[in-house]
Amino acid sequence: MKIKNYINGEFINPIQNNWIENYNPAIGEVYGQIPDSTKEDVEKAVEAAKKAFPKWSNTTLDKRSKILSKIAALILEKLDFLAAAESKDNGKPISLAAQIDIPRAAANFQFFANAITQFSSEAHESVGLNAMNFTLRQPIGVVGCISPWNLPLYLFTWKIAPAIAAGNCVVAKPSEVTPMTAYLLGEICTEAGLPKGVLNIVHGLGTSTGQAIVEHPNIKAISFTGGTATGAHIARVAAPMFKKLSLELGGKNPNIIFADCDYEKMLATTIRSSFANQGQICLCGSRIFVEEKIYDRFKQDFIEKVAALKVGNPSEKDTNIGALVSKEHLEKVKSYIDIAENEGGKILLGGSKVVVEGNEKGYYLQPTIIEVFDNQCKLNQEEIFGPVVTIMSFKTDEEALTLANDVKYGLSATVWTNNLNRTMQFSKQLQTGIVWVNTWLMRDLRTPFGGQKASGVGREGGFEALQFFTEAKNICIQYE
Ligand SMILES: NC(=O)C1=CN([C@@H]2O[C@H](COP(=O)(O)OP(=O)(O)OC[C@H]3O[C@@H](n4cnc5c(N)ncnc54)[C@H](O)[C@@H]3O)[C@@H](O)[C@H]2O)C=CC1
Ligand SMILES: O=C(O)/C=C/C=C(\O)C(=O)O
Repeated sequence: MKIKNYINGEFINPIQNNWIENYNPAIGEVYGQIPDSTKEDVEKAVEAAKKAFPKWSNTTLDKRSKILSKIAALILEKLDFLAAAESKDNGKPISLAAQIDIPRAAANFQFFANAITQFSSEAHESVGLNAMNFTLRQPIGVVGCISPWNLPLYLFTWKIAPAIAAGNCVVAKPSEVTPMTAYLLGEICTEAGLPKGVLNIVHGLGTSTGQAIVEHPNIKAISFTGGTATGAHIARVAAPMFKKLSLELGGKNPNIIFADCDYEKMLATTIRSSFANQGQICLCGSRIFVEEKIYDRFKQDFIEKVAALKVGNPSEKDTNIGALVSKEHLEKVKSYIDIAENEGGKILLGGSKVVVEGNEKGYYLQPTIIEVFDNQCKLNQEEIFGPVVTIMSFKTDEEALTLANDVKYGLSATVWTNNLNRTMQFSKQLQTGIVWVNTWLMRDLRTPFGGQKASGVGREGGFEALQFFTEAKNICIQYE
C-alpha cells in the first residue's frame, strides 16, 4: 500500500515522486511505501498552514472544541481498525494497541477539546499607578510537530491536539518507521470537519523532511519527541532562529524497590514497567535497584514471572511481547546484551533473538534481565530502549538516591515504599521530571510531563502544552 502526504486537506504524492519502503516488523517484510518528502513538500505544507491560520486562529473556542471532540469520537469508532494498523506497523501486541495506544490518542483530542474551553490568562492591577495589565495568549502561527515510532498515534496526537486547540496550524511528521496511523488520522480529520490546511502531515526521513521542518523560517515552534542526540541536533538548528522548543527525549529511569513495599503489586507493575511495548517507552524503568534485604527473593520471583511472558506474533491476543520496531533497532538492542559480560554484568534471563514459527524473519527478542554490580557500566548509563533491564542491590536510602541520580538522563523515577518520610525525601531529591510512588505510568493528562538533564526541555500536558503553543502578550493600560 502507498500512503500519501496530507496537505491542505488532500492526499497527494511527494513532488519528486520518491518513496521509502515500510516494513511490517512481525514478519520482517516490506508491506508498503511512504513518501520520501523533500523541502518542497514541506514548503507546500507550510503554505497551506499559513493560509489556514487567520481563519482557524479566529475560530471560536466552542467550534474548535467540537471539532476536536469529533476527531476523538471517530478515533474510538475506528478503534479496532486503528489498533490493527498500529500493531502491523510497529510490531506491538494488538491488545496493547487496542487497550492503550488508540484510546489514549482519542483521549488526547478529547482532553484538549475540554482544556481549551478552560484555558485563561492573567490580569495584574498595578495598584496606586492607575494601570491595569492583562495578558493575551495568542496562537503562534505555523508550528512543527515531530514524533517517534514507539507510541505512534499516541505521541503524534499528544502534540497535534494542543497545537490546533490553541489556534495554530500544524506541519507534522510522524516517524518514517511507523507512518500508518498518522496517515489514517488525516482521513479522520477531514471526516470530522477540520478545515483544510489546519493539519498537514508530511512523511519522510528525519534528516531530510524533519530537518526541513526544523529549518523552515515560517515554522515558529517545534515540539519534538525522540532520541536525545536528535533532540540536541534540533536544538542546535532551531535555537539561533529563536524558535520555541519543546523536547521530550530519552530516559534511563530508576525503579527503586524497598523491602517495605507492597510486594505483589510492585512485582506485577515492575514487569510492566520493564517490558511493556517491548521496553520501547521512554518511561520504562530500565535500571532496577532493590534493597539488599529482599534482593534474592525479588531476583527469583522476577526471573520466574518474566520467563512466563509470551514472545510472539503481535496479532495473537495472548502475546505479551511483540516484535521490536525494526531490524536496525533489534541489532542496536542486541549489541548491548552482547557487551554485558565485558561490562561486568551477568545475564540472568533471555539475551537471545527469538524465532517465531511462521514469522521467522520478524524482529523478536527475549525479555532480558542482566545483573550488574556497577552503575557506571554502559548498560546502566545508556538508553537501550528495548526489552532489557538491569538489576542491582543497594543497602541504604542514600546509596539508592545516589545510584538513581548518577546518570545523564532525568525523565522519570519509580519508588516502591510505604514509608512516608522516605517518599517525601525521594520525591524532593530525585533529579527527574516525574516521580511515581507505588505505581508506574499512571497518567493524568493535566499534569506537567517531561524531563530534566538530557531528557529534555519544557513540559507537555495540560495548560503547560497550551502555554507552549501560545505567545504571551502583556497589555498595560494607564487610565486617568
Ligand atoms: N521518546 C523517546 O524517548 C524515544 C527515544 N528514542 C531513542 O532514540 C534512539 C534513536 O531512534 P530513532 O528512531 O533514530 O529516533 P529519532 O529521535 O531519530 O526519531 C524521532 C523522530 O525525529 C525525526 N528526526 C530524525 N532526525 C531528525 C532531524 N535531523 N530533524 C528533524 N527530525 C528528525 C525522525 O524522523 C522521527 O520522526 C532509539 O534507539 C532510542 O534510544 C527513539 C524514539 C523515542
Ligand atoms: O505521555 C505519556 O503518557 C507517555 C509518553 C511517552 C513517551 O513520550 C515516549 O515513550 O517517548
